[in-house]
Amino acid sequence: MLGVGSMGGAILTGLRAPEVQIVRPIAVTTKSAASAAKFAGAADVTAAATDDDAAANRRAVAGAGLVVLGVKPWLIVDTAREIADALAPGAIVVSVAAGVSTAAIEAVLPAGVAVVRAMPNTPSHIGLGVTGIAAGATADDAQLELVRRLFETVGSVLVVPEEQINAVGAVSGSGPAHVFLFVEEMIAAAERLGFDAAAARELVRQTVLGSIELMRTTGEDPAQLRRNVTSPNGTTERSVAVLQEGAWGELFDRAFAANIRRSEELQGS
Ligand SMILES: NC(=O)C1=CN([C@@H]2O[C@H](COP(=O)(O)OP(=O)(O)OC[C@H]3O[C@@H](n4cnc5c(N)ncnc54)[C@H](OP(=O)(O)O)[C@@H]3O)[C@@H](O)[C@H]2O)C=CC1
Ligand SMILES: O=C(O)[C@@H]1CCC=N1
Repeated sequence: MLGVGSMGGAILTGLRAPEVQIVRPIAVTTKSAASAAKFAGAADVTAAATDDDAAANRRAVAGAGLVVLGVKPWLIVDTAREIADALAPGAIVVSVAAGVSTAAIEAVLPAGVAVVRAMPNTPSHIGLGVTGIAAGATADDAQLELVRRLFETVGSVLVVPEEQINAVGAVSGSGPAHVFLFVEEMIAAAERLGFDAAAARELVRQTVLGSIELMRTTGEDPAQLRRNVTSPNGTTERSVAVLQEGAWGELFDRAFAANIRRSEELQGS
């Protein structure tokens, strides 16, 4: 795994779970020695920093069957180019970067290396991620299946055509940020009603956690769960009506469109 920050690190945490059966140790690289030092003494991970060793990425991928590129989008193609001739024949290179096409990565890698694009999210950290994966031109079904199994160790997986991966990024890749923004705004509004910070946080956090757990355990449609709270001519009806005046549908359409546009810009950069 080249780059184990917020996203790569979340996947790595999931992979390090004792019940996950993989060949260990997992070779990881970071830029700084400080980030690599976090793995000092680990039996299941070997870490090296490119600041210390310019060949760290090339060494990490030597002999690897599966290489995950977890660096920022603008570093992906250069990193792929850097490791190109150190990759084992038949290696699978998985990029989790927003916006970077499999074709752009394939263009700098030798023939015989398969490329898969993945769009995970940070709940992978606790095994509750969701990842969209899309095969590049040369990845066959068995290779895509292996990548599916990799991401299934940290959550659920959806195979999509590559044209849809930017949309996966908007919906679920960035999704946790949208959910956390909603929670932040609800806490701030509770504070404006007069609750102190601790009380506002407890009321909102427990409401959000409880609601999500209710959705998970009952398997009910969220619209039905909403109706269960909304007594006819009661209080919820009034607050829901005000929220709906905010045209959330159109707001989400615009937010997702802006997200996808940024993926497209990253593609061009
Ligand atoms: N954050 C998210 O929720 C999601 C992110 N992504 C994608 O994941 C990728 C990484 O994003 P994110 O994790 O947020 O970024 P971070 O900045 O948190 O992590 C980047 C990682 O890359 C390392 N790094 C930087 N340069 C190199 C290099 N040349 N060789 C090896 N490692 C290097 C950094 O090391 P150091 O710590 O030393 O700087 C760090 O470990 C992006 O492409 C993004 O589009 C996809 C889905 C969701
Ligand atoms: O914000 C970003 O660009 C990355 C991709 C999806 C989530 N985080």
